[in-house]
This record gives sequence, structure tokens and C-alpha cells, in this order.
Amino acid sequence: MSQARLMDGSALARRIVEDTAKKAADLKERTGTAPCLATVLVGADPASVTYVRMKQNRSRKAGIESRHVELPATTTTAELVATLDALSADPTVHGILLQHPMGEHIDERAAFEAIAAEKDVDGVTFASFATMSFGLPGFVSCTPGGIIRLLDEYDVDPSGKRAVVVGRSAILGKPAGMLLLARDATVTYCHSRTQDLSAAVREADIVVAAVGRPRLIRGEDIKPGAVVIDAGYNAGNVGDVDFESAAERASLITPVPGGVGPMTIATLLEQTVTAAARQLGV
Ligand SMILES: NC(=O)C1=CN([C@@H]2O[C@H](COP(=O)(O)OP(=O)(O)OC[C@H]3O[C@@H](n4cnc5c(N)ncnc54)[C@H](OP(=O)(O)O)[C@@H]3O)[C@@H](O)[C@H]2O)C=CC1
Ligand SMILES: Nc1nc(=O)c2c([nH]1)NC[C@@H]1CN(c3ccc(C(=O)N[C@@H](CCC(=O)O)C(=O)O)cc3)C=[N+]21
Repeated sequence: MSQARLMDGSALARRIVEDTAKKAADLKERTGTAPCLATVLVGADPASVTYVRMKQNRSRKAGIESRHVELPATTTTAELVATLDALSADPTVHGILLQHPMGEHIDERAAFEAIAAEKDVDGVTFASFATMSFGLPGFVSCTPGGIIRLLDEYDVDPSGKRAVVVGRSAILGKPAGMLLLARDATVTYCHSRTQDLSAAVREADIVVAAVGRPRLIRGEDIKPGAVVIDAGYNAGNVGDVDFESAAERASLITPVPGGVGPMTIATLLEQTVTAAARQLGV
């Protein structure tokens, strides 16, 4: 059986971040202000903690300032909304990232909607979801946006292809499917109530795994020649796809690490600089 070609997210992300760093430096030179991204974390989801650390490192290297707000797991929706309202009104903050998940007791939608549309660099508000779904200009959800960039880079045109998205979260699965639909794919969403996941995945020309279950998707369910995008990021750097067996059947596959993850950060930084430029009137 032939081996799939790797989709190198690290390499593409590095190029995007280099370009973003130049834009950030240019903005600083023209306005005296560096772009600033605020991150809000409620509780301590392990993937979120890793993400904050990596995002801060990359931001610093790209000339983007970080402001980190860490709230206890007991924070109420009202307290979180108040924090986001304050950041939305703060002219020194250009982008806001509210980490998901944020605990069962929090009304996640109310919290996302408290982010000012012009600062929604993670693409989580209804306003961003709508523009993204209609293929109009606006901020995209970072992971789905990064996935589309990777597909473009490897000349995968979703048009007319069967895309199966496993997972339907507000930040990942749902917008990923909408971006693929906007690119004319025939999209199927699978989730925890899906009856026969294997049967659905076997039909896919493009599989997007966005579940949070280590190695849930196995090679035996991959259609020969399919493109496999693994957005999962589980403990121990393990994706949602069983990489070894899937790579034997796929034509292209993203590794974990080094696939979707770096693309998420690159998209976030790029959108933060775009937001800052607009707010600074450049
Ligand atoms: N690489 C990156 O940049 C990023 C990676 N991630 C990673 O992606 C994964 C998913 O994250 P996120 O979307 O936030 O997770 P959520 O927990 O918010 O959503 C998980 C989704 O998977 C579905 N699901 C759960 N179990 C199954 C199952 N057995 N079969 C089919 N579907 C199932 C759920 O269905 P239902 O809706 O019915 O509950 C839900 O829609 C995680 O590993 C996370 O760490 C997340 C963001 C960015
Ligand atoms: N509102 C919101 N938006 C998010 O985009 C979001 C979130 N909440 N909550 C947490 C998850 C997780 N996440 C990751 C992003 C990049 C890597 C990443 O770059 N990982 C490296 C691994 C680096 C390493 O661990 O050595 C890679 O895959 O190569 C991982 C995880 C974004 N998330």
C-alpha cells in the first residue's frame, strides 16, 4: 500500500507568520503602536493551556503583544461577559481570543457574543460565522481557516467532493463544514449522535476529524486516495486519526503535531494584525 504525502502545516505556517511579522513591524513604524491580542482563559483545559503558551511565544516573535486574562473555573457567565465587554471597549486591545471549552455552567454563546465584531480575530461570533458561511470578507474561525489554507497549498479543490466533518463545535467542526460548503463541497456533519460513523467516513473524499477522541478515525474507514485532515489535539500530542493506518490509504494527511495546530496560530496572528491595522486607521 502506498504512503500518503504529508501536509506540512509547520512550513506553511512559518511563511504566514513571517509575512505577518513584517506587517506588524510596518504598523508599529507607522502608528507607534504594536498589535495587541488579549487571551481569556476560564479554568485550565489542558489543550487550552498549551495553546496559550505557544500562542504567546509566536506572538512575541511576530511583534504582537499579548495580554492574558486567567479566570477561575468558578467564574459566572455575567463575570466573563463583563471581562469581555471591558476588553472590547479597551482601545489598546485589537484582538480577543476566548478559549473554548469554558465549563458547562457558562453560556458559551453569550460569552462569544460579548466580543466586539472588529476584535473577533478567532472568528467565533455570529457575525463572523455568517460572513464565513457566505464566503464574504470577514474574520474566519482560525482552525477551519487554517485547514482551508492547507488544502489550497496542496491543490486540493473541495468543489464537488464529499467532505465529512466529524465534530460540530462552534469553533471547529461547524465552521469547518461551512467553509467547505462555501467551496462547493458536499458536506456531511457527524457528531456524538451519529449512528454509523464508519459508514459516513468511508464515503469521504475529504475527512476532517475534530472530535477530541484519540485515534477515533481508523485507516480501515479511509477511502483510498482520500485527503485526511486531523484537527484533534489530545493529551500526548495524539490526534483524532490513527495516523499509521490512515496514512496507508490516504493520498494526503496532516501529521499531529505539525499539521493543523501551527496553521491555527498563524491564522490567529494574521487576523490580529489585520484587526489592529483597521482599528489604527491604516
Ligand atoms: N489543532 C487545533 O488548532 C485545534 C485543535 N482542537 C482539538 O480538536 C478536538 C475537538 O475540539 P472541539 O471542537 O473544541 O471539541 P468539543 O468537545 O467542543 O466538540 C467535540 C465534537 O465531537 C463530537 N463527538 C464527540 N464524541 C464523538 C464520537 N464518538 N463520534 C462522533 N462525534 C463525536 C461532539 O458531538 P456533540 O456535538 O453531539 O456533542 C462535538 O460536536 C480536540 O482534540 C481539541 O483539542 C481544537 C481547536 C483547535
Ligand atoms: N477559542 C478557541 N480557539 C482555538 O483555536 C482553541 C481554543 N479555543 N481552545 C484550545 C484549542 C487548542 N488549540 C490549539 C492550537 C494550536 C496547537 C498547536 O500548534 N499545536 C502544535 C503542537 C506543539 C507542541 O505541543 O509541541 C502542533 O500541532 O504542531 C494546538 C492546539 C486551539 N484551540
